[in-house]
Amino acid sequence: MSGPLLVLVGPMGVGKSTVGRLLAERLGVGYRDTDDDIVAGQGREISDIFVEDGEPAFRALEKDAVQSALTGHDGILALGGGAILDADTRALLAGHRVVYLSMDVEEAVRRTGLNVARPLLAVNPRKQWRELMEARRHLYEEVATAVVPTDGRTPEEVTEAVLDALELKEA
Ligand SMILES: Nc1ncnc2c1ncn2[C@@H]1O[C@H](COP(=O)(O)OP(=O)(O)O)[C@@H](O)[C@H]1O
Ligand SMILES: O=C(O)C1=C[C@@H](OP(=O)(O)O)[C@@H](O)[C@H](O)C1
Ligand SMILES: [Mg+2]
Repeated sequence: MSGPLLVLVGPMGVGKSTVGRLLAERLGVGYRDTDDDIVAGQGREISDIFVEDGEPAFRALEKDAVQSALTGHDGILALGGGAILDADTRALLAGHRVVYLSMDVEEAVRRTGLNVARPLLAVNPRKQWRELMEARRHLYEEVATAVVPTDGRTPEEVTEAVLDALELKEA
């Protein structure tokens, strides 16, 4: 398989970036995160891009960032939570090893709380979480080759579960 060893998808706050870094360390491979690529390329935080340019502009940048990372990176790749909203991006993910890190709404609210720099959860997080997951759950499931629940698990335990699920050996 060409491209990343593994792509992580799932809702914001589920631990894609945290677990992605741990997986990269454990496997002795590189780590890349499309949100970081966008921030570096734009010289602005994600929340500023949302406020200044709007979500559609962010999604266009994200689509390009995912496309480059899928061809230009061979380690662990974490996507932003909304990357799978784009049908072209979902098509590009076909043929890759994609792990959906999942959590229920209560765990999501506990983790992200009210103190979020995440523009999509600025008001009434629990209601927004429900709606967001209703809209996205089937898309995460569509692109995933494996699902790893994270509820009640530490990032280290999630990392182990991903390695077990994929039967990946450490370097
Ligand atoms: N398994 C976990 N249990 C509890 N907190 C977690 C877990 N994984 C990540 N976190 C915390 O949740 C927040 C979001 O994690 P992050 O890795 O940025 O998620 P994502 O990239 O999916 O948005 C961070 O503060 C992180 O420390
Ligand atoms: O779910 C989303 O739409 C988003 C998730 C964020 O990434 P994380 O999932 O890494 O938090 C970031 O890309 C942006 O705030 C939008
Ligand atoms: Mg992240």
